[in-house]
Amino acid sequence: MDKLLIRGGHQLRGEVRISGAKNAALPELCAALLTAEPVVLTNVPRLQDVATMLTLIRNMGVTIERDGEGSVRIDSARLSSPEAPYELVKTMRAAVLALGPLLARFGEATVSLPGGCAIGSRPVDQHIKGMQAMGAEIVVEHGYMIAKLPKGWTRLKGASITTDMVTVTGTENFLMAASLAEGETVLQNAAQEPEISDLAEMLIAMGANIKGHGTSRIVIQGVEKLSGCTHEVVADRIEAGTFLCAVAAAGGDVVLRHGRADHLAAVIDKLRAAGATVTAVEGGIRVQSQGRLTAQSFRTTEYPGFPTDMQAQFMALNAIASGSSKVEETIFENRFMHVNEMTRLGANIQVDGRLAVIDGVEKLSGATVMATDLRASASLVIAGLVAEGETLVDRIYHLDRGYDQMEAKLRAIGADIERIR
Ligand SMILES: CC(=O)N[C@H]1[C@@H](OP(=O)(O)OP(=O)(O)OC[C@H]2O[C@@H](n3ccc(=O)[nH]c3=O)[C@H](O)[C@@H]2O)O[C@H](CO)[C@@H](O)[C@@H]1O
Ligand SMILES: C=C(OP(=O)(O)O)C(=O)O
Repeated sequence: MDKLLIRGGHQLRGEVRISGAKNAALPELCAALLTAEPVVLTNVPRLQDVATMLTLIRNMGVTIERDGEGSVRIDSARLSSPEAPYELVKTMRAAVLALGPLLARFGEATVSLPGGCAIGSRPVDQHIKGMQAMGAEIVVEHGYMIAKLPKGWTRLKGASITTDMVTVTGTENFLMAASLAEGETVLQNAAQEPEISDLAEMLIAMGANIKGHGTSRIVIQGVEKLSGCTHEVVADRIEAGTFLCAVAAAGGDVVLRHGRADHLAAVIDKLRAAGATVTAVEGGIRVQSQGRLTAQSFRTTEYPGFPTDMQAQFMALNAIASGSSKVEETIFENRFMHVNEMTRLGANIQVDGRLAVIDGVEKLSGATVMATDLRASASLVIAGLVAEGETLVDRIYHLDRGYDQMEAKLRAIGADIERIR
């Protein structure tokens, strides 16, 4: 199992190119299943979840061509097996995004239930309820959602869907399914993340009729057929946010090429309040940081609030900042798995339910720590960059799920970090 060895204490200087967003590329690969015409996605990040998604759709009978430059051509004209098996879904929950497109285009889908994961129970009841509202018949048997259209139906029917909570992949599944449904679908309480808007723009380029994406009310007029398109995956705001926190914590001056400051307002506000200088520059974001920062309290919420996917990374920064801070996690019930590992590095953090209280310490000291989930891994890398001595981050397959060459990018800006195989 690969590990990362980090020798802390180096400032970060130079430029990093931010990759396409994992959380946009995954639904967009599934959106390519909505048409028999070829779809070309550009700026697709090279990371494990994308590889898993490509395996998933290839196993369905889809032809994939990758050019090594971030471009992927997907041809699902001969898709023969509308199934997402447990073996793949268990390693990548986003496989549930196949449900909407398969049902909409083929009238049937068999998709494994994802089950819980390290950060929480993460049910998919809202996905099921939404598809049922559009007429799908769904039974859950042997760990699978087996979905089909009622007898005599050729398409899903538009519906009014109000989810009990804001769900990102739920909204994406409904957007894709509704694009090919008969009539109008109205999504209330829809997620507003930039990845939703990016998916909607792709669907519109395929011929879908969507209005209101980027707001909590999205209206979709279904069309009979979608066509192929070429679409560039939006920049990964969480990768950019991770590098912002890394530079702010370690000190230095870095430009994040392709980074979108407009997608990171909540994180950037906190970084500025902490004492870092963050500026939107032509084609990217510049971050400068010197000396000890001031700890910042925050609470995770849906976009445009502070993202849960940035909570662990900002906590690493708070751990060595001056003062104490409170971090409340409102999205996932178990997303503090990094705390015990940071404590091994010398951080002073107390957790009570969904609240963590962090007393900033002057320094962390390197140790062996274990990654427990994707963003926890990133937070331990940031902690390792500022810790004295050597930090060994174990189980980085979690990190590889969602970051495109993180250690190479960090090394290029001056970090002392290497992968141990
Ligand atoms: C591939 C992808 O885009 N993943 C992101 C997506 O995950 P994902 O789409 O899985 O997360 P959701 O937005 O659906 O989850 C939000 C909350 O709703 C709950 N819920 C959700 C659906 C459902 O049917 N029932 C239910 O109870 C979840 O357990 C969670 O507590 O949004 C999360 C919240 O921003 C991010 O952390 C993930 O990085
Ligand atoms: C939780 C995340 O991803 P996923 O929904 O794929 O588990 C994440 O990207 O931080």
